[in-house]
Amino acid sequence: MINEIFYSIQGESTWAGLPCVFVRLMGCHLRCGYCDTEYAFHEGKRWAVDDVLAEVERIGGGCSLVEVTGGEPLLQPSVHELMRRLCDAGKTVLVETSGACDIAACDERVIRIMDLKTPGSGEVERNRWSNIEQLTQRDEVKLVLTSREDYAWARQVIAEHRLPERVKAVLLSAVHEIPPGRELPGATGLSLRDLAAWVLEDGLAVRLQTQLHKLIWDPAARGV
Ligand SMILES: C[S@@+](CC[C@H](N)C(=O)[O-])C[C@H]1O[C@@H](n2cnc3c(N)ncnc32)[C@H](O)[C@@H]1O
Ligand SMILES: Nc1nc2[nH]cc(C(=O)O)c2c(=O)[nH]1
Ligand code: SF4
Ligand SMILES: [Mg+2]
Repeated sequence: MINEIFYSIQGESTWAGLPCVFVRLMGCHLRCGYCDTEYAFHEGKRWAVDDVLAEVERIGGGCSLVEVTGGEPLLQPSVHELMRRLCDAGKTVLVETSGACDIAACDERVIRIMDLKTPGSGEVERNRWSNIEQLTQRDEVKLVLTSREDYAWARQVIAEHRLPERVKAVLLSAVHEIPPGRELPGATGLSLRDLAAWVLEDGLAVRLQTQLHKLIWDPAARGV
């Protein structure tokens, strides 16, 4: 089931800034308190893989970068055929995953951007720690932080699993616009400026990132 397919500027990861076609799959079994894509939980329609490939070409023209996201893209078994066919078509394929599903099932050409869920997300128990062993130098790990406590947790996890040695990049992101009235256990909000100061103070081998698309367009906009 597909929620949306769109052509935009990649807003995150080491691929940020590049034109990219996004294929957003429907459904997620997590409920991160800050989730900016709740509309993907239940809205979607069935697409044949051939039709998705044709749509990627139609809207992206010659764009060679494709990201498969969601929702949680790895929940649907047919995502693997889709990603394999995109790789076969010569695309550079990124998958953005919560890390709550087994990432080993992905085609080896697929670049995995795996989010490690922090305590402030409300879904820290869902992290599938065995996925870390599967990561390679082509993959990236991302941590979306909601508070100083999340930062301290992230620093500990990064050191314990030697993440900077394991993957291409460890991305630290500050949560964007916590929706009012939403439960966010232990979270007090976090500014990029504070996060930058802490990273410099501790000399962490990480890459600070923002969501570029939310600077370019309305942060609440869909399909960008
Ligand atoms: C919508 S999720 C889809 C992929 C997958 N479910 C996951 O969580 O990685 C894509 C990315 O957006 C991040 N994200 C969602 N809401 C956010 C927010 N309010 N601020 C910053 N990042 C956010 C998630 O943490 C995740 O890394
Ligand atoms: N422009 C843009 N870049 C993105 N990178 C990761 C996204 C996601 O929702 O997974 C995303 C998104 O939704 N839009
Ligand atoms: S795992 Fe991703 S899509 Fe699911 S609730 Fe969390 S941020 Fe949203
Ligand atoms: Mg997004």
